[in-house]
Amino acid sequence: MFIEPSIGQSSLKGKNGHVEVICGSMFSGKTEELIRRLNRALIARQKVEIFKPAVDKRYHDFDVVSHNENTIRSTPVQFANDILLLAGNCEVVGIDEVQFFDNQIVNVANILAKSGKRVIMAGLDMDFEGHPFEPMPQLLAIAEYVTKVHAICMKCGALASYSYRLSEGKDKVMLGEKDIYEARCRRCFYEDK
Ligand SMILES: Nc1ncnc2c1ncn2[C@@H]1O[C@H](COP(=O)(O)OP(=O)(O)O)[C@@H](O)[C@H]1O
Ligand SMILES: Cc1cn([C@H]2C[C@H](O)[C@@H](COP(=O)(O)O)O2)c(=O)[nH]c1=O
Ligand SMILES: [Zn+2]
Repeated sequence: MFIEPSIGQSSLKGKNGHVEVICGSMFSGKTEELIRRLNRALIARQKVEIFKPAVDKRYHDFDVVSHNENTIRSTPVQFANDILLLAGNCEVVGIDEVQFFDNQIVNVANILAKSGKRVIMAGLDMDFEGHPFEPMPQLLAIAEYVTKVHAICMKCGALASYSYRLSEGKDKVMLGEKDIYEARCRRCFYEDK
């Protein structure tokens, strides 16, 4: 269980800016964990702003929605820099599907954290080919706190870190659910590649 570094420490308000990254494969619980942390910040009466890339409208235009239908309100934005304009004077910034942002998101996360905000981002660390999903490697490097979560392999029941694409498409960005992807462990991922 991740222990929040800045809950209940009002004396640190604006002084404890930092970056948290939650990463893993599809279905590993990234969005659930993001929503859990954001809800706890809201319970602590902190001012929270939540963003997602405008491209991700699988479940809902505005909400961040997990695969098991936990939801939290968000603002869809097209470019990483839009977050700087919209974050205002909040204390906590949440960002889901962060792998879909341009590389400027690294700079944005650093600026927000430097200004005293807690920045919590969730995203896929690898694409369907098992390659690092830019800009996640850079975000993982600048984060103070990294949490890697795991799904369950749909072939063998082991822990899964890979997102196996069931369809033929080779585009890096292909939105989808269980119809197109399944979580797999390393062995089962490479067995069928
Ligand atoms: N193969 C799987 N392994 C684990 N959880 C799964 C799997 N398939 C579906 N789920 C569901 O997905 C939920 C996690 O959803 P979510 O937080 O949206 O994941 P992510 O954001 O990492 O894709 C789990 O609580 C579970 O209900
Ligand atoms: C592996 C992979 C995934 N995607 C897409 C598929 C989904 O729409 C999202 C990931 O959502 P989740 O909350 O992590 O389940 O990304 C993609 O476009 N390209 C890929 O290689
Ligand atoms: Zn497996």
